[in-house]
Amino acid sequence: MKLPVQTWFTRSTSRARDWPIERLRARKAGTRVSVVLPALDEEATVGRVVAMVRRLAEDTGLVDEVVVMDSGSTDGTARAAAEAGATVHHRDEVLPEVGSRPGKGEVLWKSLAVTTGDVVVFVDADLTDPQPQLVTGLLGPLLTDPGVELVKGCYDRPLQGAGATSGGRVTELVARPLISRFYPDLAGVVQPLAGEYAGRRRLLEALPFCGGYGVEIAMLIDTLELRGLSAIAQVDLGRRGHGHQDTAALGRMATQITDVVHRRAGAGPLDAPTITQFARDGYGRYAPVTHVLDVAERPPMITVAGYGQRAAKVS
Ligand SMILES: O=c1ccn([C@@H]2O[C@H](COP(=O)(O)OP(=O)(O)O)[C@@H](O)[C@H]2O)c(=O)[nH]1
Ligand SMILES: O=C(O)[C@@H](COP(=O)(O)O)O[C@H]1O[C@H](CO)[C@@H](O)[C@H](O)[C@H]1O
Repeated sequence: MKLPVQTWFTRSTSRARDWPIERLRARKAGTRVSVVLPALDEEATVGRVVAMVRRLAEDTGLVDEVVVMDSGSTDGTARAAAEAGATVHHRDEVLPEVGSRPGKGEVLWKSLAVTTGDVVVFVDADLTDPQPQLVTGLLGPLLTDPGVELVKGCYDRPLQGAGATSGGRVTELVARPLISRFYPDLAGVVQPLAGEYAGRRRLLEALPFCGGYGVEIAMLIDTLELRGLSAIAQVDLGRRGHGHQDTAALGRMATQITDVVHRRAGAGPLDAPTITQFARDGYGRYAPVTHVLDVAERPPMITVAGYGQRAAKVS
């Protein structure tokens, strides 16, 4: 790492245990906190994640609302989330005038239109061992340092069911090499793709949101460009278990990440990225399948008419 990045790393990396609840309560004052879970067919896990956040809210008052953004689930995700105490919004019901697109980035973007927090904490809905320090750790830098606008979680990544091999495969094989090459100022971010992170609304609403799995890497790069490295912090949250996608699905995720970085760096094409993968057909022969991936961007939420009306209603 370059010296300024090393300096940032030392100054801006903390651990969840550095942010005890009492310290955060003393600093929260009037800051509203929303916790948002994007969810696509996560009925097996979403209830436990919501319940953890609800308990934290009730025990400490550190969280003001828990919202699950349903990304088009066909299973019992919405019911499980509501039963556990979340407010559930289906993507089609939020800003219906702009339509709905598939993918994670879309529901994260739309969550800004239905939440009221000054700080928004994003937590994936497929966590297998959700702990409250996920949320309190991410809140730490935001509640104590007005210069921080985005806090990324970082953690160990066991690849569950695969012995000693580590998870974070797209991170290690794609995102980190691309960051080293194109955005070395971000080389100190331990988990650039982490699905657990928190941001100030004033930052989030000023950023475009990429569709699909490009959303996190784009947010990191755009925050760097808009606010500088000093506006980014990270918190060591210990260890994180989550559901794993298969290698082909991660190949498609990696294609989205690659496309976003190349675009941001001015090196990539502007048409939708594609990837050709291979499966065996019914005769045992390889059959190429070409996927066209949607990384189309949504504009900064602050520029969306319906959002302005909502903001006027909330304030
Ligand atoms: O189109 C999608 C794909 C994913 N997700 C959610 O985004 C989070 C992370 O996605 P996923 O679990 O697919 O990624 P993985 O962790 O398996 O790499 C999970 O809460 C998903 O339910 C979503 O809301 N919409
Ligand atoms: O980091 C990665 O390589 C991918 C896939 O992780 P695994 O190899 O399944 O542990 O996970 C990233 O993307 C997911 C979807 O947005 C997030 O849930 C993870 O937090 C993120 O690290």
